[in-house]
Amino acid sequence: MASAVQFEAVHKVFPNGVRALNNVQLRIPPGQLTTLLGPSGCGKTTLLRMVAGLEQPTTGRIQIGGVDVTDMDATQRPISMVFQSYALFPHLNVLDNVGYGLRMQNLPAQECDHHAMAALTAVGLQASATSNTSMLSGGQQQRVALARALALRPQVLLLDEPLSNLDAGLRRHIREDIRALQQSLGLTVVYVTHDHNEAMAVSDNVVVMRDGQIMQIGTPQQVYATPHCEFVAAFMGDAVMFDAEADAAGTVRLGPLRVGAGLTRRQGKVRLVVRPHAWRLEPASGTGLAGRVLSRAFLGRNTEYQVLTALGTLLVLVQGEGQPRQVDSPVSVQLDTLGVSVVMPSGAEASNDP
Ligand SMILES: Nc1ncnc2c1ncn2[C@@H]1O[C@H](COP(=O)(O)OP(=O)(O)OP(=O)(O)O)[C@@H](O)[C@H]1O
Repeated sequence: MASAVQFEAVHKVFPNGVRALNNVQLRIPPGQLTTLLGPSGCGKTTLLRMVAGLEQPTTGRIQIGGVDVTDMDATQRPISMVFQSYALFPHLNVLDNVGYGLRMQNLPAQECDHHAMAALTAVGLQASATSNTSMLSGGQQQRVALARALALRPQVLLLDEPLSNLDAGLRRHIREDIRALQQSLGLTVVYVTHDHNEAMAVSDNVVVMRDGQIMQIGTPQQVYATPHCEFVAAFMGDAVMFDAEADAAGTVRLGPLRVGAGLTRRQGKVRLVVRPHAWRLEPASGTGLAGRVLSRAFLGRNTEYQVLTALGTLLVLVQGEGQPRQVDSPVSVQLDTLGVSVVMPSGAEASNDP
């Protein structure tokens, strides 16, 4: 299937010498939601703005729907972009804001209103068509901005940190609305965020970026459970990394613990990533890793322990209350395969493999 958006060897160096994108190769599939995820300054917005035609690559080519758009003006591209700031017109009512782009295309007024109303209905704001935009809540304004982008029926919808101006409660709500809309309309969406939880919650595909480079592309499950490198492992959630030893069967030895088999195809020294839920606490015994409970915090869905061991202080997440362990009590720590992975050490090259 043709990619909805394709980057071929794209580099961007700004006039001040900042290298914002470094040899980006990227294929964004149609009909799916792809997030660009990474820390501040990694080049996500520059990449998104390049799809929109708001930035030009220094070298490299960009295609949308199989058409080379590298030299195409922003206004000619089959995309719509929703900005963090919404950028609504305060002097226009909701319907006129949504229909604005259509009127700019010189469509007859009746047709503009028809498409604008359909887009407003899609975001659940049909009853607010004649409202003044400045009277709307932040969440409603974001929906109007979304409807305005949808009304143009773009091949690709670009969202730049769409939740950043909303409070925590609304964020989840709008995030779910965006995902439901994307799925029901089969939209191709490229979504920028620096929040790994948000990326995992909404995406079909996650593109993890660092310093202008793509570090890994995969489903949320892949980038979380089988990160390629330490950076991706740490960026996708709490994890502790250890030097460990792998044998020919792919079993990894960490102190007295064994995990695998088949965990890795590497043999010898490896870097082991352990998520907090991979540890298991058992009564003190001869097997496992000996530890002592330093603290316990009940968090509702989970209980978080800090456990002092010969490998250092471990953060252990137990579902629910589990079998409560008292502070200061001795425990035996075991390791499950789920939540454990083997990565390339820091400094090893980035990988674009899906
Ligand atoms: N117009 C510009 N001129 C010079 N440097 C720029 C320009 N725009 C962005 N940069 C730089 O390019 C790098 C990438 O910026 P970009 O905004 O793409 O990152 P980002 O990952 O979207 O970050 P954030 O999450 O903070 O928005 C940064 O170092 C930034 O300072």
